Amino acid sequence: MNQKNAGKLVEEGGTGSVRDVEVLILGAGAAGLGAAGTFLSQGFDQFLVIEGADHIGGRVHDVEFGGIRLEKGANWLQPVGGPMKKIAEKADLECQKVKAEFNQHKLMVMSENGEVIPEWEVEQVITEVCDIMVEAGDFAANSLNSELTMRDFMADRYCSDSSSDALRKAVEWYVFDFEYTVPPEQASLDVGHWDRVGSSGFVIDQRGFKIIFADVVAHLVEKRRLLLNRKVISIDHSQIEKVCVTCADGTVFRADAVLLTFSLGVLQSGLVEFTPPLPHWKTTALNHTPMGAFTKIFLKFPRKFWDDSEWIMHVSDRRGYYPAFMNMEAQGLFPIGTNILIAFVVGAEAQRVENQPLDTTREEIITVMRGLYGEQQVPYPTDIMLSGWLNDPLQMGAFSAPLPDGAPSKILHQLQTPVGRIFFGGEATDDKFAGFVIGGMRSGEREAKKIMRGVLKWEIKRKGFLGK
Ligand SMILES: Cc1cc2nc3c(=O)[nH]c(=O)nc-3n(C[C@H](O)[C@H](O)[C@H](O)COP(=O)(O)OP(=O)(O)OC[C@H]3O[C@@H](n4cnc5c(N)ncnc54)[C@H](O)[C@@H]3O)c2cc1C
Repeated sequence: MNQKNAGKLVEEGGTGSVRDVEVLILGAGAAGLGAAGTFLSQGFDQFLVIEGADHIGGRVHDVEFGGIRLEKGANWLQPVGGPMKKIAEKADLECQKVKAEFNQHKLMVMSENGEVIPEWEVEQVITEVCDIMVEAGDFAANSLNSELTMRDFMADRYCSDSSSDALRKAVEWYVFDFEYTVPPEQASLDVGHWDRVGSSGFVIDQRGFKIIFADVVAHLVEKRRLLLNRKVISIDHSQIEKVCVTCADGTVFRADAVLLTFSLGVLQSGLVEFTPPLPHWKTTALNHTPMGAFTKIFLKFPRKFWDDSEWIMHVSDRRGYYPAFMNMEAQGLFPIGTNILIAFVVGAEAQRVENQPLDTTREEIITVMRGLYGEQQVPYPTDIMLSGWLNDPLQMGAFSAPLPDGAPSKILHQLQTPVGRIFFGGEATDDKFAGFVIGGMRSGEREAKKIMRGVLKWEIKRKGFLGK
């Protein structure tokens, strides 16, 4: 992928001008690039992709940290058994195979004062929580419109004499909140199927996860169909046959159809003005689904003082308080000597952490780590970085969270329904894989086909991505 060339396109066309184009794709994330790939595979290239950031990929974005490139957003090939594995193979994406079994190579679980919780005890609780979730999935599939939350269901099934509450909280967080960004009390039973959880690989490719978009980006650059650094501030759909999109630099684009792929967080925050305002049914649908908070905290230490396992879990009475650290020194990931740990927080804890000074976060983590490994053993990190999606005006959150009342098909239908010539894509609008990269890509393909049939009267051919 030649991102330098993509960047050059920004200079061309000037600012403050008016430009006509048949189709505008707003956003160069998985959805926008999925749509662009679909158009190209059908032989249609009269479109332009407009992106507010200085890079493609959206929430698929890698950064340099402590001498290696790490993924700030999506990191796992998900869900297990989904089409993402094939896409990754095609791009020759380097991944570490995720260990399925839970033992101390994978997971070291410790209480706040560093006491190691025996493997058998951890395994017993993991089995209990996982079995209940599988049961919940079956129950939801057989009982339409159940009003039970996942917590109601779990509370009913837990054996009162099994392990400590703190251990159960930590395991629940790891298998549930970590995936969905919300605790079981805020999710309905049909949070999607249990088989969504898990992944078939952890991306370690130093070209970045974004390499899966390399083919389509190369075509866009060659055909000059991509503009970076163009932040959309308003969309005027008052005319019947044209939609006008205005960028912060004053450039106006006029299109026959617009595909909007911005995150729910952006649309819910009113960062883009619509003239006339979007109809009530659309704003209701857009505001219905919460945008989840999921924060990675990258930490580089002067030396490794922790265990060799892939994950280090901290069992605390305070649910969700720095419960999990992923060890970049674990076997099969990066070259030894990076001395990097990634801490994860989600939901309310992620909101708290993203809105406090970074120094406070560093102190909190050091206190947790010193509890686990001892005062003298834990040095201060030499570098710390937050993924920071929550307050990024191009995202305003991590990914769509499950709904407390399930995913009513009416809401999904309303999310996918166009308003005049504005079409809606993005991960949150996918019926099967909302929240994932593949959900974004599928939504772009779906809407591109809709635009070709509806607005362009294009005959859809049975071709694969980019016609290959
Ligand atoms: C921390 C984190 C971890 C994740 N982990 C995984 C994972 O392991 N596996 C997985 O499958 N998924 C994961 N996801 C989710 C996945 O990254 C997303 O579901 C997917 O990438 C969304 O693609 P999209 O195209 O719908 O949205 P985006 O990628 O958000 O694309 C929308 C684009 O629109 C642009 N934009 C927004 N506003 C404007 C504006 N006003 N003007 C111009 N451009 C604008 C944005 O910059 C962005 O490029 C994770 C996400 C995060 C944040």
